[in-house]
Amino acid sequence: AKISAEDYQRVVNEAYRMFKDVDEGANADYIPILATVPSNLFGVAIVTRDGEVYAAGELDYEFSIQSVSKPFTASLIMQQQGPRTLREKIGVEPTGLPFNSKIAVEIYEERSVNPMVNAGAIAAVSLVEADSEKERWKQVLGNIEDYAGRDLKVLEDVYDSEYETAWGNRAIANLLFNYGRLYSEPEQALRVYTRQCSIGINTLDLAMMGATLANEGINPKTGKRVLAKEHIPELLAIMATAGFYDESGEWMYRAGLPAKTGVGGGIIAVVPGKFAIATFSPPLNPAGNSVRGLRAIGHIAAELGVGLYGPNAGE
Ligand SMILES: NC(=O)CC[C@H](N)C(=O)O
Repeated sequence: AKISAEDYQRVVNEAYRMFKDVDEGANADYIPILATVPSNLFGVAIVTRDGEVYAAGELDYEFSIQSVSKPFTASLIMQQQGPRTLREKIGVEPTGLPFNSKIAVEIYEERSVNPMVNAGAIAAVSLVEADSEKERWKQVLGNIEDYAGRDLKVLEDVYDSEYETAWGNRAIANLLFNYGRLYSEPEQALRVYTRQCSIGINTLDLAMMGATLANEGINPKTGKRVLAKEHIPELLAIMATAGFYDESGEWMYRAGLPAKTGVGGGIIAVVPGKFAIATFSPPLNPAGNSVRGLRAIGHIAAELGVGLYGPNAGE
């Protein structure tokens, strides 16, 4: 049955009300500035493939997109070079290991493993077809702006805070380069990747980005095609298997939807062909996934019965 406007708004309000006072988890602090974002902020939004918006809570606050950017740069690689190149030059296998794992780079033959974790995402940035760092960045930003349907800016204080402390990601970039699995100069890839993660977005932007995937690659607000329809299934498959890192199995069990999280507190989940759900709430669980966000989306998916394999329990 078609989901009514009343149903959408009801579940969004409900999810906001049910989880806003949950106080488990903690802001990421390995990027020092993320610890200073107010932990109580909580936004929930649905955007349908027709661009209808249903939302509750904090919708305007701009936070750093972090790893929620990863599927979108993977999309850029698919669009430029096709899904086969993405599979061959990065990989599509979930690691079962934390998002910043260096061990994964050592133990798996693909090295970069998949574009939803740091290694694969840094490799994706290095694969963007560009002759200069400036051009590489322009394409990465432009693509994410196309998904959001508006101009975006880097949160420079987030960029500085992360780049100054990016020793782990620098190690990953250098390891990949060592194994011939990074396709640009490593420090350049690291900088562009870190800038990508520092892009400021709000809850509604995230929902619009997800809705573009739900709408088979066309942004519902601008009407612009961002990704060819035929690449959507592969992109959503990577999100389903690795979007929650080493908690992706737990997540699919809970909600049954392709999704992507970030340590800034954002999450996007996609109901293919229908709508996207986005949340923002900074406190994370130990896997780096937003506690209120994952509960809210689990609840909404269960209430609307939209899990890909049939209605999930949501918990
Ligand atoms: N999981 C995340 O959101 C990680 C992104 C962050 N920029 C990092 O590289 O550590």
